[in-house]
Amino acid sequence: MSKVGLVGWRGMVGSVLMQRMVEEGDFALIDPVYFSTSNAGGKAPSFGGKEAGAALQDASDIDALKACDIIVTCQGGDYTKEVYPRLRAAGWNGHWIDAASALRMADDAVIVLDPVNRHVIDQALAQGGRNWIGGNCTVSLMLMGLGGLFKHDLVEWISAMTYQAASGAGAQNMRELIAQMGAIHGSVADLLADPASAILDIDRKVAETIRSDAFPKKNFRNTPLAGSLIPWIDVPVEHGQSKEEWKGGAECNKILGKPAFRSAGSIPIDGLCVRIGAMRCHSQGLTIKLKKDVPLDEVSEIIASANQWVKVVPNEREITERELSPATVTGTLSIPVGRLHKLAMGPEYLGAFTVGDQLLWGAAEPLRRMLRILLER
Ligand SMILES: NC(=O)C1=CN([C@@H]2O[C@H](COP(=O)(O)OP(=O)(O)OC[C@H]3O[C@@H](n4cnc5c(N)ncnc54)[C@H](OP(=O)(O)O)[C@@H]3O)[C@@H](O)[C@H]2O)C=CC1
Ligand SMILES: N[C@@H](CC(=O)OP(=O)(O)O)C(=O)O
Repeated sequence: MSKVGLVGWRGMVGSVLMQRMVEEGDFALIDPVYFSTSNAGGKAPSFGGKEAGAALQDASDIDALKACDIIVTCQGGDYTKEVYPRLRAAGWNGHWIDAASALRMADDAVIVLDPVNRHVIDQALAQGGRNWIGGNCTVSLMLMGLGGLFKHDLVEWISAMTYQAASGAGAQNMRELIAQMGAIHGSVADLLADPASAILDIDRKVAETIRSDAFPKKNFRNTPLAGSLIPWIDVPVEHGQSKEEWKGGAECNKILGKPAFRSAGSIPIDGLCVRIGAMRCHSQGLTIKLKKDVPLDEVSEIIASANQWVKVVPNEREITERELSPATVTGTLSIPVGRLHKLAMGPEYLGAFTVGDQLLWGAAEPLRRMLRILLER
């Protein structure tokens, strides 16, 4: 049985991964070794009804890591940058599965999203590939939704306007979003309770609260999110883009096995990434330039048949309100795609909207499935 080292298992992404591994019975197939950066020697957990053979191992102990056939890490990019090169330099030849972005664009790494790029994974496996990195959440969720259009080579370019949840910024940010919602409500609770109160008095108080120094916003770089939005995610890069926007083009093309973003033969993918007050579902409004005019019913069929999780929502008001929303999708593997219609710019221009849980298909699930691919070879 493969000895699988688990690093970052108690973090937000790691906890979702453990939950999914339990649900899918993955622990029956592995001999788990749990690592910690903060509590080496402490009691290891027992997921999937399986006791770990030893106490928590030190996540920076290269000898302990070297004893694993496969390492799955959700610990973060700093950990990867510190430990991964030392581990390879020490001669470790095992499989490294990682949620962090640090190694994504490395030549010897595959960005894994097997319902979309199993062919790229299989080719790398055949060539001795050892590094399997989960993609950016927004990118993976878009490709899970639109994979069919790419498979049929119908996409000339895409503009993605995103509505990204607080969870993408981390657990503390989710807590802060709720605290912000609470602070807003608290500031006007008495006025809300009085049906005769003036809405503009409520609105003024809410605006004062959101703008006040006391509003809890430390984790969002001192910017309010509840009752507002933040049209910038991650650091600035070239071409006026944020890094999150750059990942859309760079990672999508790599996942699909295309030439590098902005080089000949790659697919232009760009847009604006915006943080909004959802908890853990990212949404995207998409403008897709098709290579030709494909009838809408064919487009729907192509999108719906790409994988078992994508679901086309008819472009009708009630069902869209019910099914194409973070509130409905959160905590599930479902990838609804809706609002499908030809745009006024012409018959090759397709409008679409998609929603997905950024901790499931956006982070943990592609890693879990890559582990299964390795275990079932
Ligand atoms: N957040 C996201 O949406 C996504 C994140 N990723 C990547 O995954 C990596 C991890 O992200 P995320 O899971 O959000 O990070 P977390 O901050 O939730 O967890 C990271 C580590 O922090 C330590 N930790 C310290 N205090 C606590 C605590 N109170 N509860 C739990 N863990 C604690 C744990 O390490 P230890 O047990 O060793 O102390 C844990 O493994 C990052 O590289 C990120 O880029 C990828 C896709 C999406
Ligand atoms: N940057 C993403 C979350 C994330 O962790 O992305 P990446 O895995 O590319 O670092 C967001 O803020 O929503």
